[in-house]
Amino acid sequence: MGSWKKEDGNYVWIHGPVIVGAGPSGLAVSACLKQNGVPFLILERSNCIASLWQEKTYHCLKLHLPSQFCQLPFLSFPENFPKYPTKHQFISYMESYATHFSIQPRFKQTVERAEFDGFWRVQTQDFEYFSWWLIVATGENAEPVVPEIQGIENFHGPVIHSSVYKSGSVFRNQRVLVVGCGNSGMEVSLDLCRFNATPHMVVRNSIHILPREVLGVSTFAIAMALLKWLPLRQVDKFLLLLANFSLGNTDRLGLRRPKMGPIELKNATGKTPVLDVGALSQIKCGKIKVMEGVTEITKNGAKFMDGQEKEFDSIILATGYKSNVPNWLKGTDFFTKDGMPKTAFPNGWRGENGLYVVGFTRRGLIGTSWDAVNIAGDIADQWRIINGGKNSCGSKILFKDSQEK
Ligand SMILES: Cc1cc2nc3c(=O)[nH]c(=O)nc-3n(C[C@H](O)[C@H](O)[C@H](O)COP(=O)(O)OP(=O)(O)OC[C@H]3O[C@@H](n4cnc5c(N)ncnc54)[C@H](O)[C@@H]3O)c2cc1C
Ligand SMILES: NC(=O)C1=CN([C@@H]2O[C@H](COP(=O)(O)OP(=O)(O)OC[C@H]3O[C@@H](n4cnc5c(N)ncnc54)[C@H](OP(=O)(O)O)[C@@H]3O)[C@@H](O)[C@H]2O)C=CC1
Ligand SMILES: O=C(O)C(=O)Cc1c[nH]c2ccccc12
Repeated sequence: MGSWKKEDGNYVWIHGPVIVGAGPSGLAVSACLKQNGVPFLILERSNCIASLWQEKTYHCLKLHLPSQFCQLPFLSFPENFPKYPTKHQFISYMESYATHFSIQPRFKQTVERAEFDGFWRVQTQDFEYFSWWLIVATGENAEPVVPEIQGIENFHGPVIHSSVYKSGSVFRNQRVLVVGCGNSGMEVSLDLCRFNATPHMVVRNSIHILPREVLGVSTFAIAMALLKWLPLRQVDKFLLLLANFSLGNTDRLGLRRPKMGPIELKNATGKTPVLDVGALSQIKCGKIKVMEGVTEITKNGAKFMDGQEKEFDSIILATGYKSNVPNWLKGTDFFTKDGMPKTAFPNGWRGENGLYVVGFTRRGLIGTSWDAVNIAGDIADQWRIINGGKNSCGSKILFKDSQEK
């Protein structure tokens, strides 16, 4: 951990970077810093590592990309892990990862504000932390998106976001409206079918659905391999050929494909293609009903764009997530108003004045690993220069009289 010095009860100077967030990105960059001999401090709002995975995901979740795309730097998954580890296996891997690299975040520290003021000032509810470097690792999925839908406050039953959905057991035999058809909407709907519920899934827009595998090979792995040799659009064309071959024409099921190809769309907008793990066959057999956009929620159900009205017992909003960076990071124009780096991949990991960003590439965990290696290398170079010179870490400039805690 970064050793730190205390000026008074509330001010703390950190030797090495301050990392905000102890998810996979915060852990990965920490491990890479450790490998480079750079101390650091992680601030995490929750009371555990990987809180998205531990607290905000459903029981049946599995990684949908194969292991080689989800491992963090310098430590592989255990050999007994399957190709698509369960969320429990992934969490246990991250726990071992933190232990292996002796990563000990400061929990229950919510960063409320961070700003560059000659150095980084990072404010939590308890302390203000100072550092030369700030690493943003709060994730692309920091907060649930809860849309305003007309009349939703009048609905008689429970309305929950997919981030609090655990299992279909609570919804047994119910008529459930699932708003949203990304990977969460599809997998929640599929899980509901296992408990004899009747999911009605709202598909208001176009959507790419791809098989998770074709002839036993991961579609994502195929795409990554082809991207080394072919232009993006040709890879997308090939993926769509595979999808048509394997899934048939999905337009007829109410799942219209966007004009832009799946990987191009993901890179341009962040919209992840659905990797099918069984929902499509439930749609084909009519157990998951595809509905057009909702116009209004009523006391007992919902009205739809095509004029239908249906009764429901519960509503699940599988309406996605957003970054929270604009809420707390001030005085920089490095991020868009949606909290994503303005600088295009692969250069979005480094800002100005010692600002770094890990895990915002829209490329999942493999993107996190690339960022983490780059960031740690860059900071390590500066660390060596600073510590090689007379002015070790610079903390003395600020706090000549401070005491080592
Ligand atoms: C249901 C689901 C399944 C997914 N499956 C996959 C998959 O199979 N493969 C894949 O590659 N990607 C997947 N993803 C994408 C996912 O975002 C990444 O896997 C991964 O969790 C990103 O790691 P991260 O550390 O960047 O963000 P997160 O995991 O979100 O971690 C960010 C951390 O920052 C903390 N934090 C946020 N704000 C503050 C603050 N202000 N102060 C202090 N701490 C803060 C949070 O509490 C959290 O612990 C999935 C996402 C979801 C929602
Ligand atoms: N097994 C796995 O690995 C899983 C991975 N994930 C990942 O987690 C991330 C988040 O996924 P997810 O939670 O599905 O979020 P997404 O952002 O991918 O999907 C949100 C969905 O909600 C829809 N939506 C939003 N607002 C409304 C509204 N007002 N009315 C109707 N529909 C609405 C969107 O439609 P529109 O496109 O029209 O805006 C979209 O279909 C993704 O990267 C995903 O891949 C998620 C689950 C499982
Ligand atoms: O699962 C996710 O959320 C991911 O972001 C993983 C991912 C990154 N790029 C993709 C392209 C197609 C399918 C999944 C992903």
